[in-house]
Amino acid sequence: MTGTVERVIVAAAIVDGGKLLVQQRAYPDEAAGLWELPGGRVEDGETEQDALRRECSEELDVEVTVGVRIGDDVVLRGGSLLRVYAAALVGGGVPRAVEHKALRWVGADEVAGVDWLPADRGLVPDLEELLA
Ligand SMILES: Nc1nc2c([nH]c(=O)n2[C@H]2C[C@H](O)[C@@H](COP(=O)(O)OP(=O)(O)OP(=O)(O)O)O2)c(=O)[nH]1
Repeated sequence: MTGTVERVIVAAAIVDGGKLLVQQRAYPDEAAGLWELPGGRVEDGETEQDALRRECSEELDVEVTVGVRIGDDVVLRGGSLLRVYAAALVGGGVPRAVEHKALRWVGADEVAGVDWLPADRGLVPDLEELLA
């Protein structure tokens, strides 16, 4: 053990009506226009579930419940870990793109065709399975 603390980026696979919510990044330049799952860094003192609920509130203006882990952790450039959880909308909320360029709901047959951030591409089979 080196004692290194990995930063965890949590992301939500929000499924509603059999479709997955994906969002299009507006920044930075190299990621702008590419698609990702809602989420972000886990802050000090937060659980991963807390972080997902906070990020979905900030980015989408909705409340979510957090479910099971999806797929394996993906190591990002810089050593952070991307960790995905299934999630569901609660309270009849309708997501809106607060910080992103666009939102889109995709079906199982559309997941592979999304112009994902590089790290997310390996998660496609797991996301397809979640939607199946
Ligand atoms: N949210 C999210 N981030 C992802 C995904 N795939 C992926 O490589 N990332 C990367 C992009 C960023 O380098 C990092 C998360 O950045 P972020 O901008 O969403 O998180 P944040 O709000 O906590 O960060 P910050 O801009 O406030 O520093 O993880 C994904 O599917 N969802």
